[in-house]
Amino acid sequence: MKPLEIKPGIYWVGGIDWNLRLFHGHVTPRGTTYNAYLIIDDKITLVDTVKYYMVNEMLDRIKEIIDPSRIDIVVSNHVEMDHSGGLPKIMELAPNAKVVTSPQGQKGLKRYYKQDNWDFIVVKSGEELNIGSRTLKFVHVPMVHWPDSMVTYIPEEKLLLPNDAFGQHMASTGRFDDEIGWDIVREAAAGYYSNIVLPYGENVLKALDVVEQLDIDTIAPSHGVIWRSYIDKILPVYRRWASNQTEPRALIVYDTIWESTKKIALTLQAGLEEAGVPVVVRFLQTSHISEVMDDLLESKAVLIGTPTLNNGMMPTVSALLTYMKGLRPKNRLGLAFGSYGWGGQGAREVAAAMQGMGMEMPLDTVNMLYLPDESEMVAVKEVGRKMGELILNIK
Ligand SMILES: Cc1cc2nc3c(=O)[nH]c(=O)nc-3n(C[C@H](O)[C@H](O)[C@H](O)COP(=O)(O)O)c2cc1C
Repeated sequence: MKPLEIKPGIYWVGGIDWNLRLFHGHVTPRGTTYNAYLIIDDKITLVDTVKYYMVNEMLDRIKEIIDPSRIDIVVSNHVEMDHSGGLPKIMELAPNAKVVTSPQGQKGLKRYYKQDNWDFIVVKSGEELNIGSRTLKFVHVPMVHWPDSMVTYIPEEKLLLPNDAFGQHMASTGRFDDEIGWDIVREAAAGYYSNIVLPYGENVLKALDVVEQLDIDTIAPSHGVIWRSYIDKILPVYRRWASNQTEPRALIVYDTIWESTKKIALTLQAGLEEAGVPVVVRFLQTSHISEVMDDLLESKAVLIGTPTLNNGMMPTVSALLTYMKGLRPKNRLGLAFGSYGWGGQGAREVAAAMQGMGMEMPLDTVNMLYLPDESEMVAVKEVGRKMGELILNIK
């Protein structure tokens, strides 16, 4: 396994997880990488490690450069096990190495790995550590996306090691953004943002304020490719996502048993499109809830449909709403719709859940008895068209 020298004396020594398809509940069609970085200086420093089953891959790369027992410092920017999973092995091979982490990081690492003999250097936000010809500057970025989250900046190299921020779940042979292309990297970064970082927009904005003051030519995150050519593009996009700025687009998501709800969904789509609004339609039996979040990231409106099943909504819709609630999208327009046979609670429950998330619901819930007839469909299409007009006016 070859390491890759990303700057003179600084190597990517991570692992490539080509076959990962699910990462804590969201789909990863492109797999992922766990990025660790080895810095050769007076104090040999490893920044982050990899998931436990990639440890040997990381060690093979490190061994191409140095004997791992020579590592003096391991920086743990983030406790989560996809970045700390290799720490016990490194500490076994380099028992005198010091673990540099935030106070919350130390707490988390102790809880996960039950190691009392690791020698910690606990750093405050803004603290610096000289490792020879380079300085490591640590900035805490709490809740981007755990309380312990920290970034490491190396001013002499104009290099930011921000851990999960700016990450993308994407396995690739190229390690740099321009080897993949902006559109693909942006899409992968959006998928990562919408499923992991979205709830923490306010903290991301604070972190961006700090990052934008730094002299940076390379951002090397802990997942996916390293940013060197598209930094000027991704920073404003991150700011847009963090501010919940959207495009005048609509997302329709539904489940159905006998296709009445599907018919309503497609009729709403026709109305929205008539108003000039682009629409994505997702069927929850074939689309994963995390793919729905990818679409929601830049969509002004979301329309969610369910039949009534046993006095409530369908479990697929309930799972989506639970997931969406946790990810806390803001500044969205919402509409609930569905079909029912006698009680009709399903669509009403969806409307209540969307309201509970703070969505603006300007139009009445569309709840139709069994299969709507032609005149009812005309009314449904009109609802879609009105929603479209609201989306375009509100932009
Ligand atoms: C297993 C089952 C349970 C149902 N339970 C309810 C119910 O509790 N209340 C209700 O109003 N309709 C209930 N219905 C009727 C459906 O809501 C109705 O058939 C609706 O039109 C289905 O929409 P769809 O065609 O989009 O699947 C139930 C239907 C099925 C198949």
